[in-house]
Amino acid sequence: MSAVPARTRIKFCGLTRPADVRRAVALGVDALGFVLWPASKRAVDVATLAELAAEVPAFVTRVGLFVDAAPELVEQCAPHLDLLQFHGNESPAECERYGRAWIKALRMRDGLDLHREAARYSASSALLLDAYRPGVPGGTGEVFDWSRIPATLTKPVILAGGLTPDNIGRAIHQVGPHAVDVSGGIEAFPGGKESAAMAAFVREVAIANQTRKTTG
Ligand SMILES: O=C(O)c1ccccc1N[C@@H]1O[C@H](COP(=O)(O)O)[C@@H](O)[C@H]1O
Repeated sequence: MSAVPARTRIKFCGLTRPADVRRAVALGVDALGFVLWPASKRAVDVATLAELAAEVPAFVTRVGLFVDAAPELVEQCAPHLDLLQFHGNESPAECERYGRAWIKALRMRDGLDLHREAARYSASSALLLDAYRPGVPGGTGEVFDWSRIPATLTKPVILAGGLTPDNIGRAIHQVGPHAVDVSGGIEAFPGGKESAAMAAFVREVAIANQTRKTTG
């Protein structure tokens, strides 16, 4: 990353309940993610997405997570979303075809060249970096080696993968990402967030934001 951002932003992902959405908004979370991949334990359908999205006020970003989705599904969901998150093997052209802002999730398999991927997905708003487990597109709850993220990467980085209230401070100090994305680390059960864990995560990010050096 060219400069450390003034503050690392927060995305909570895998929300399925209106009460969790309201709680996240009240805590000041920047972005809320909804999983539109039907095989996920956190999946929501279009009707539920509409219900959850209606709880989100202006200036909080509604993110739809897709895994190699049929274009018809993305089109159906798009009116309820501000940002598309592509978490499968979508090509740059497939990400761009909707004319909407989008981010690309990259799973950190061995040998992945992030500079090359950043050039390939140059039209993305950011790259989301997640742990790699063969056969699983994401949401593994696993951490990857953060030292693999080059400091010279010019795309904004959203750090994901196994983040929790316990490790998020270290992650922000080490990586200085544009944003962090958490799902399993604040859950009571898949799709159900735990109120105290949500608050603890937000608190730890605020502490890290105050205590780290910024250059930007
Ligand atoms: O959450 C899911 O079920 C999921 C399914 C398919 C792709 C991505 C998924 N989740 C995303 O994975 C990262 C990391 O999650 P975690 O914090 O390690 O549980 C995050 O962006 C989730 O939203």
